[in-house]
Amino acid sequence: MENNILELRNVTKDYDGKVVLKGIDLNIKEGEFITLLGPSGCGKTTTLRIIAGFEKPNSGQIMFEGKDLLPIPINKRQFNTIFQSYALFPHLNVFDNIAFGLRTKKTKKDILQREVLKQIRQVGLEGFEDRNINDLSGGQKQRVAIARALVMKPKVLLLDEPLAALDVQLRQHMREELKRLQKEIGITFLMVSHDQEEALSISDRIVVMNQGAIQQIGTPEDIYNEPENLWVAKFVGQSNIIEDGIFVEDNKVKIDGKNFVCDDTNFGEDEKSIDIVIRPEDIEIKKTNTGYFNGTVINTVFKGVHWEVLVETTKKRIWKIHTTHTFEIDDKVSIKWNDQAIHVMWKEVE
Ligand SMILES: Nc1ncnc2c1ncn2[C@@H]1O[C@H](COP(=O)(O)OP(=O)(O)OP(=O)(O)O)[C@@H](O)[C@H]1O
Repeated sequence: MENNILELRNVTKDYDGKVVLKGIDLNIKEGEFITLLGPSGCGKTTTLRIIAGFEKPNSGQIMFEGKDLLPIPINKRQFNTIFQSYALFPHLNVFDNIAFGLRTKKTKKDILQREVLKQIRQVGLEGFEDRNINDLSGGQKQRVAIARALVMKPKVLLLDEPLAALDVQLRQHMREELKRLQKEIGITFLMVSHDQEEALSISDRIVVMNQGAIQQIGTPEDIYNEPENLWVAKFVGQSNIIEDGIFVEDNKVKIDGKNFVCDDTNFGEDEKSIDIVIRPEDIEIKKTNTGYFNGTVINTVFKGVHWEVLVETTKKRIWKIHTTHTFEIDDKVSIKWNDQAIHVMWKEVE
């Protein structure tokens, strides 16, 4: 995963004067699974459509394998797109849907047969060759869409919210399938998603976007454990945000009158224009007087794999904590964390 297959340089786009991309700089490596993640309207689909060739940017440059991509027409770009709606042909069966692209390229019959059957096997649709598209489940349609794209041997597969139409269970299963498939065939996948969990579980790297600008690029671990700003911390996962914390000096912050050791440096002494973020799963609930702050459990909600517990401390701060232990409302407890749980970031400037 060394070479950049795609390089976006200061790509901007506006629609009738409304800026939707403010200058996107992004390197996409050969063979990686990269996801554009952000809320609705942040410009992820526009970025994908510009790369695919459905839209033209107002300015900027895109390089594909070191050459200028923008003058190249859609049908000459070595990409395929999978849309949320799959866009399958309802009057054709599974085989003919997958074969469609090869037929338009006048591929020889024996090669076509071999390639289509190979893709059918790869996505696990053996035995469904003659099945009408309308008689398939959502997951099976998804597989046809993937096979139809892969049979054209694209160098980059563009996926626009490919799992959004599936129910929760199937979506989780297809996530694993997509990841497996991508590793197996080794081509670059560029996916658009607004679903944090999906992006975290499937991607080699994530590009977090908001309001037409990139907020952070990193591995799922980077994005989750080391959010670069408060916006990313809030958007990816849940957080306790301490808005009135103080950065005392390098490796020392103050929360509710107490000093704590942290990994962060270079914010300036007695700095107040910072926020401190602590993830709910990084806080431990302990017996009274054995943690940093004593408090009382004021709410508990079962979330499937953990409990979300709210503890109000004697300092009147409410902390959200994820734990696999059970607690009762009014339990007297104490809270604690490791030094690495503290993340300091500059306050957002409006
Ligand atoms: N053809 C168009 N004409 C005018 N405005 C557009 C057009 N396409 C997109 N936009 C606007 O550009 C902004 C970015 O849209 P885009 O589809 O890229 O966002 P997104 O992050 O993919 O969101 P979603 O997840 O809702 O698709 C939105 O405000 C959208 O309304």
